[in-house]
Amino acid sequence: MDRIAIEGGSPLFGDIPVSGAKNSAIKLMAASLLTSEPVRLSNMPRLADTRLLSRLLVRFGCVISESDEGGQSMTLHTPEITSAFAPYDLVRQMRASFNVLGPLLARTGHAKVSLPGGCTIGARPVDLHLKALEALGAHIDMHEGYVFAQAPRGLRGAEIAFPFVSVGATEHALMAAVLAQGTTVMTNCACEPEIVDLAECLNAMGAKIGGAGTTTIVVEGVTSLRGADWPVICDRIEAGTYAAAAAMAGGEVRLTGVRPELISIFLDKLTQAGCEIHRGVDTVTIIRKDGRLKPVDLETQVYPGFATDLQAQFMALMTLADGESIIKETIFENRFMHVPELGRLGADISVSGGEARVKGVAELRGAQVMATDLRASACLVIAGLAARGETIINRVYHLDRGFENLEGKLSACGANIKRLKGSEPILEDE
Ligand SMILES: CC(=O)N[C@H]1[C@@H](OP(=O)(O)OP(=O)(O)OC[C@H]2O[C@@H](n3ccc(=O)[nH]c3=O)[C@H](O)[C@@H]2O)O[C@H](CO)[C@@H](O)[C@@H]1O
Ligand SMILES: C=C(OP(=O)(O)O)C(=O)O
Repeated sequence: MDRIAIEGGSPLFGDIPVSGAKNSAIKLMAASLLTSEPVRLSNMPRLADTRLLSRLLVRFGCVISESDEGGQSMTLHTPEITSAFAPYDLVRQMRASFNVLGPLLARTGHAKVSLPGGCTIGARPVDLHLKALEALGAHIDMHEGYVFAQAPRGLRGAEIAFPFVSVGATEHALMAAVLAQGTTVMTNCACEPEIVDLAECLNAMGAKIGGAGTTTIVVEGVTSLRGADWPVICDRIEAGTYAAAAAMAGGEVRLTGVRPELISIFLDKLTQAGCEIHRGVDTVTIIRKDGRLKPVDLETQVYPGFATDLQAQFMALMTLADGESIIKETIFENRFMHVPELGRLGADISVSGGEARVKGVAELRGAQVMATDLRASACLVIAGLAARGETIINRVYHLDRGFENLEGKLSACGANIKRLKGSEPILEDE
């Protein structure tokens, strides 16, 4: 299994290009099932998650081709759905694979999709997804870990009032509603930029969606969708992660291909922590000069609040702040697994329920740590950049799910980071 080795202490100077968003790309790939025409996605990130979803979509009859001409792109073409079965082996590895259920059902009137199973950051049930599909007229049964969904006469528009905000359920209902007969009104929707990206792509395919990006989305069903050419929105989580890396290591880093307004709250927190931030049209520059960071409290919230997917990265930063910060996680019940790993590097953090108290220390020391989930892995990379000596991060397959060429992007800015392939010997701690 690959590991990442980081020799901490080098400041970062240079440009980091931000890739297309994983959390949009995988939903857009699923949405391509809704049409028999080709959908071309440009600004596609190359990730383990997009590769895995490709394997699943191919099973349904989707033909996929990739190209590097004029940037990375993927064309997905499903003239006919040849199978509407999503097996456990493929769905269990990536939760968002479950979102193929709605498009398969909308296009063919039936689907059998494995439940995605538990995940390390929380229980993550799919009850809201299933209730939304039922409201649209689907008949849902569950046996032996599989969802069997049927709508032989098609889905029909409905009122869907989400009891609480869910990104995945909002996207899932949206994808199912576009081909339903009549109008669907969804309230208490998530407003994440990736949902706007999905809705705009679907509109480019001929859907009639209004209100995406607000809490009420209205969908007028259409009988069919056409193909489209769509650029994947920039990855605001990747952008925030590199901004945090620059703040942690010090130096001056310019993020390119980014929409600064999508990480506004995160950048405000970096400013409070003592960084200098310059927002351009599609760039953000982070400058961190000498001196300790200041402690900053935060609470994760749905968009436009502080993203839960950036909580671990900001916590890494606060481990070196000059004082104590309180970090509250409100979206997932088990998203502090990076805490014991940061402890191995010398951080002083105590957790009580959904609240972590981070007492800044004067320095972190390199050690062996274990990546436990995608964003927790990024937090350990950030901590390793500032730790004295060598940090070895095990289980980096988590990182590969969502960060394209992370070592390359950081080492181009001067970080001393490398991937240890498979069986290279593990270096001893100091
Ligand atoms: C692939 C993708 O886009 N993943 C993102 C998506 O995950 P995901 O779509 O899974 O996140 P949700 O917004 O659905 O989850 C929010 C909360 O609702 C709960 N819940 C959700 C659905 C449901 O049917 N029942 C239920 O109880 C979840 O367990 C969680 O506690 O949004 C999260 C919140 O911004 C991000 O951290 C993830 O990176
Ligand atoms: C939690 C994440 O992804 P997923 O929902 O696919 O597990 C994430 O992107 O941080």
